[in-house]
Amino acid sequence: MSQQSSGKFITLEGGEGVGKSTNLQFITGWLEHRGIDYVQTREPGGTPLAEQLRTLLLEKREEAVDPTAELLMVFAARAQHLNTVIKPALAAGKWVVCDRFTDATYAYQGGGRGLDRALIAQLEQTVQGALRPDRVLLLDLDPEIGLQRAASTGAADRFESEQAAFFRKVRAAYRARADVAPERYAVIDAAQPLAGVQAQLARELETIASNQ
Ligand SMILES: Nc1ncnc2c1ncn2[C@@H]1O[C@H](COP(=O)(O)OP(=O)(O)O)[C@@H](O)[C@H]1O
Ligand SMILES: Cc1cn([C@H]2C[C@H](O)[C@@H](COP(=O)(O)OP(=O)(O)O)O2)c(=O)[nH]c1=O
Repeated sequence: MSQQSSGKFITLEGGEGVGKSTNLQFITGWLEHRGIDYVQTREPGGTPLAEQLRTLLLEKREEAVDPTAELLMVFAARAQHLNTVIKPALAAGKWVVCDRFTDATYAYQGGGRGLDRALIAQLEQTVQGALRPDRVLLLDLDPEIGLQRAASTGAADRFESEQAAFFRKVRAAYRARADVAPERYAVIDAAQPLAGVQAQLARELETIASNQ
């Protein structure tokens, strides 16, 4: 019967190398085991157009990218993704599991790049209206450890090539968002062994599923 109830919008967040990919697999495995219908997607990306914008955002280039241009590209991709993938899935009663969403914008463009949070909030309102994730699963990790882990998984993209100070600001911005709205965030210590991370994720998923 619970499969008939409304879809949930879950996002997975954190800095580089915190274990998002590894734990996304765990989350989708958990949903499949429960027979919950879901859509797995990511930002920037999730539609052909938004994936093209992702490529433009992530590739390293000679030209310095203006932070406001970066911000607008992120939200352009989000508008497309939200309206063509996320909203229809939620309306159909599916869960949406999204690898990053607007918290990443507050963390990277707000914290990392230093853009005005009020500008981000304005765009958030314009693009999303009242839509926010039901629960943000925030994998929290010292960026030095995260970057070491990420280094083992391929060449660094434009964001991964930033300096350590950038990632410290990203982490602080994520944590600040969780601190002011603890009811919407699950902060998970991603430094612990994977089994501990996943035990905590499973508890979170149980709680979300039972709040239908
Ligand atoms: N809790 C953990 N403890 C130790 N290593 C981990 C943990 N979680 C993930 N890893 C490893 O760290 C690396 C990066 O993980 P990954 O899931 O690709 O991170 P992300 O998608 O956030 O960049 C992988 O080699 C993965 O096996
Ligand atoms: C969604 C989003 C992502 N990003 C950045 C964070 C990441 O560095 C990058 C997306 O990469 P990510 O999803 O971490 O993919 P991978 O683990 O394969 O590198 O985009 C922003 O700067 N702002 C945003 O709003």
